[in-house]
Amino acid sequence: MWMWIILASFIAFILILYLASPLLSPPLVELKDAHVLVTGGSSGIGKSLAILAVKSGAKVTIVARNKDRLLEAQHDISSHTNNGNKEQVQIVSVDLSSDFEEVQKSFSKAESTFGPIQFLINCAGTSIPGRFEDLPISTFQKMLDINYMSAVHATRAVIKGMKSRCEGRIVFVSSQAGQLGLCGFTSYSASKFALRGLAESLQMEITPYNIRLTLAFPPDTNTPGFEEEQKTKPEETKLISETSGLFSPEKVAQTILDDTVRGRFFSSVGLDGWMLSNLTCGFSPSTSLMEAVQQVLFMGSFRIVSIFYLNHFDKIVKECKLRRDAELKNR
Ligand SMILES: NC(=O)C1=CN([C@@H]2O[C@H](COP(=O)(O)OP(=O)(O)OC[C@H]3O[C@@H](n4cnc5c(N)ncnc54)[C@H](OP(=O)(O)O)[C@@H]3O)[C@@H](O)[C@H]2O)C=CC1
Ligand SMILES: CCCCCCCCCCCCCCCC(=O)[C@@H](N)CO
Repeated sequence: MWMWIILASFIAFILILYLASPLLSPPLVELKDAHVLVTGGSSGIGKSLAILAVKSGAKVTIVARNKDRLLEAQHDISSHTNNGNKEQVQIVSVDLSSDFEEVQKSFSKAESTFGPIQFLINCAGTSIPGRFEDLPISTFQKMLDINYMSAVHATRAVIKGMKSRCEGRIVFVSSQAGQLGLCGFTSYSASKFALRGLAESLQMEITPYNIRLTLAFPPDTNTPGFEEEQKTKPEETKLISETSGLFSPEKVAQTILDDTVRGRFFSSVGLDGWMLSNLTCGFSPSTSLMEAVQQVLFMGSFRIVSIFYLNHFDKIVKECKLRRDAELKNR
């Protein structure tokens, strides 16, 4: 009898939390007529994000370096606008990783046509996998410049405006490799972990200004960038990252955009993504009561799960090493 009462109270408690959660979460924001700037919007996840944003009626600026790919993407994205409005998408060609002044100038130009940037989605990035000793030293700098400094530059270019208007949403696209380190990603993972330090610190600074950050941790996603990275990925890196599956850019983009509109700090995709976000939540801001309860309930048990995963990953790395050794011997 008591068992049933305890169980029923527990279920009622979770239900109340679930129902109360939206009341305690940040308010939803409208994409319709907003100016959304997507870095890396000419390809992959960024392009899918841009398509979803125009479908919701937003004015979208896509930013990347290669002009031809930008023009092609502008054409594709425009075809998804609700009223066939070709004026809803503009392109900006700039290298985000190097010169802040250039970035600032190009963003001002984008704002002069579409109005103040209300959503900044930092998606430009790339991955160069390889074993630590095989990667040129310059790669470590390059990863930080492209994956981390690009986000710093773009965010600096919009933050003053957002603060003065007391509105805005900023997204950093990290990766599951920004939640755990895995072999073959020494330079890439470090640049994606860096985004988390930036996001947590900045969120605390800008919460009083009603600006929300979303930090997204996608798994492997089927994009041109992913195809490129597969060409040089060590065998063990492939085997380990395959664990959490391969997702479509549309699915990943939809999740990121939903979480952004809801003002969620963490954005993850899939079951492994959900487990990882609970396990690695650390001192990150909690953006819904339900999320906080899940973290408290599951963190400990997911740590046990992660120890089994780690053991499995170590085995993969060891087997690949033994295979390589044997191949060398037979030569
Ligand atoms: N695909 C995946 O498996 C996963 C990807 N991610 C992350 O998601 C993001 C997007 O990945 P994905 O869609 O695969 O990438 P893609 O390679 O398909 O697209 C990358 C985009 O970023 C732009 N870009 C790259 N460098 C710069 C730069 N210096 N300045 C301006 N624009 C730049 C590219 O255009 P251009 O080259 O013309 O400049 C392109 O538009 C990346 O940050 C990636 O790390 C995270 C987890 C998984
Ligand atoms: C509770 C424990 C759960 C553990 C689950 C562990 C799953 C680990 C998988 C790591 C996948 C890394 C993908 C990186 C994708 C990426 O960023 C590149 N493809 C970029 O191009």
